Amino acid sequence: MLKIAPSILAADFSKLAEEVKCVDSLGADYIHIDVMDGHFVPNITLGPGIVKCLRPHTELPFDVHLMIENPDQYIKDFKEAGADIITVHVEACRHLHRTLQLIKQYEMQCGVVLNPHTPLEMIKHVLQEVDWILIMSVNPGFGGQTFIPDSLNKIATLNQWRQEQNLSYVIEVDGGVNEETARLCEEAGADVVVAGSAVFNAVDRQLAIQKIKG
Ligand SMILES: O=C(CO)[C@@H](O)[C@H](O)COP(=O)(O)O
Ligand SMILES: [Fe+2]
Repeated sequence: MLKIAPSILAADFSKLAEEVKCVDSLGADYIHIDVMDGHFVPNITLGPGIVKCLRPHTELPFDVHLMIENPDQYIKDFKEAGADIITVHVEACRHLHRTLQLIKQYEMQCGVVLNPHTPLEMIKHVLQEVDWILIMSVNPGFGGQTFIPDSLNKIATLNQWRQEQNLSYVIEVDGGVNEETARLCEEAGADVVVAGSAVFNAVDRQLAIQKIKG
């Protein structure tokens, strides 16, 4: 069964704590938090201050997806705010290996994210270092976009590499995930899917979560 990380980007920002508690009670496995800086992506969302305010409202792990330039500068702040997992974009890191080590030094799980146009070869040398690999199945910056099918090839290759090399990274997929695309991700070898609009905009959120998990 897939695990699900509802993205609070699609939640009602005027009542974020209730939104987090809602998906927690309905079967979410993680809370996915999209951090955007208006530079790496053309949108601005939230920072460590809001993460810290949400921390007392759930015991679910916070999966913090940093879509920001110079992520090293903020790793400590997100740790102090209560992050459990931090994923950084390979496209935003000048010294990816160093950034991953920094996340681990702060005793969080570390992950690397690839945009849809970025080849898997870019992360071949950090496969042993990462706890998570996040495959973007839309271009980052906004919720509610359509799943890019080519992402499935990347998931399948990562799954194959994981088996061949006896590695244990979690394969996560983000963008345009709904009941149908979740099944394709699962078949390709994904472990966790992020879902924003498919959960928070659903009439029946519990059913949406159940169906996405499979
Ligand atoms: O990181 C991002 C977008 O950049 C995602 O986490 C979105 O928030 C997913 O939203 P949906 O595509 O599920 O609506
Ligand atoms: Fe995300």
